[in-house]
Amino acid sequence: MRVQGVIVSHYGIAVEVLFGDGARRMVKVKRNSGHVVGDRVEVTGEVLARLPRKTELQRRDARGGIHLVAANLDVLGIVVAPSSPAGFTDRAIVAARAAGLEPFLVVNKLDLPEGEEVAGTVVPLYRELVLVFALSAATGSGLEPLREFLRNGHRGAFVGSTGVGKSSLLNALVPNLDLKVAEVSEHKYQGRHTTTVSSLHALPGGGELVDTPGFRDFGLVDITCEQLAEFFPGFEALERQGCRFHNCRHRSEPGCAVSVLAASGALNAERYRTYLELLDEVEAAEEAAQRRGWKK
Ligand SMILES: Nc1nc2c(ncn2[C@@H]2O[C@H](COP(=O)(O)OP(=O)(O)OP(=O)(O)O)[C@@H](O)[C@H]2O)c(=O)[nH]1
Ligand SMILES: [Zn+2]
Repeated sequence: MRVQGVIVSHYGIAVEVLFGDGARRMVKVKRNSGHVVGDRVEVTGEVLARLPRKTELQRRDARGGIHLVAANLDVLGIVVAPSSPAGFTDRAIVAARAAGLEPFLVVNKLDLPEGEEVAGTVVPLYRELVLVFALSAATGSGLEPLREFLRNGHRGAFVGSTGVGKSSLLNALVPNLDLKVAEVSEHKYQGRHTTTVSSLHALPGGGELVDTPGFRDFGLVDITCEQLAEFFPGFEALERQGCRFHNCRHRSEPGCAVSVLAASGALNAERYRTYLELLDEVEAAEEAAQRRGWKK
């Protein structure tokens, strides 16, 4: 008999499938079988057939390898805190949009004075572009609007640099989760090999969150310069005002509307710098892909 379900946990050599009637079962898979949490599957005995994906969320590791993080998410929460590196949010917004996910921003650690300071600069910069939630995972203040948003049937994950509070946030949102936080999590990367487990958790009242150990950053995977300009936060309106050349890359081309705005200060200078960095990266990746193509 064939039954449809969703992969809710991945243990490397087995996955846990949740079926429509609420039943759960472990099914063996080959290592690197390509299944990820969020995949819809059709189970026949011990055989898994994966159904087509709506979205794929990928990350790039330190060596440049690409890994699938989760399938069929529709939103991505970008978590920032006082320690967040410059440019992180803009890069994450582009990556989320390119993958077909709606990005939203979580400004965490609002209970700290430095947290409030970060919120003071970040919130005005993003609130017209994406949904922004300023909160404290530690005290729980400001969590309700985020719960309310997720409750509307969204399935998401959090990304953020180390220490911004992704695990703390999941613990605050998912009852009985008990993810390890901070000091303890350091040990995961020392000594013996531990299998990383990602899981999909249903939230009380609606919505789902995936916890994705090690998901801190992504390289921009396979996007074009045109997509970069289309998805880059703050360029949405600028693009329509029109540059002289339709294929303008908004670097220093004559008649570029974006570089004029950047020079006048109407476009945030740090954000424009981030765009130029990403543009260099995307161009380098395109050239590398082209060279590989010629060799074939
Ligand atoms: N003051 C304050 N501290 C917080 C808050 N959220 C998390 N922290 C602390 O920040 C530190 C890092 O939190 P984690 O939840 O482990 O951060 P993470 O993003 O999961 O970190 P990695 O696992 O390294 O990627 C811990 O000491 C937390 O207790 C908050 O809202 N306020
Ligand atoms: Zn331009």
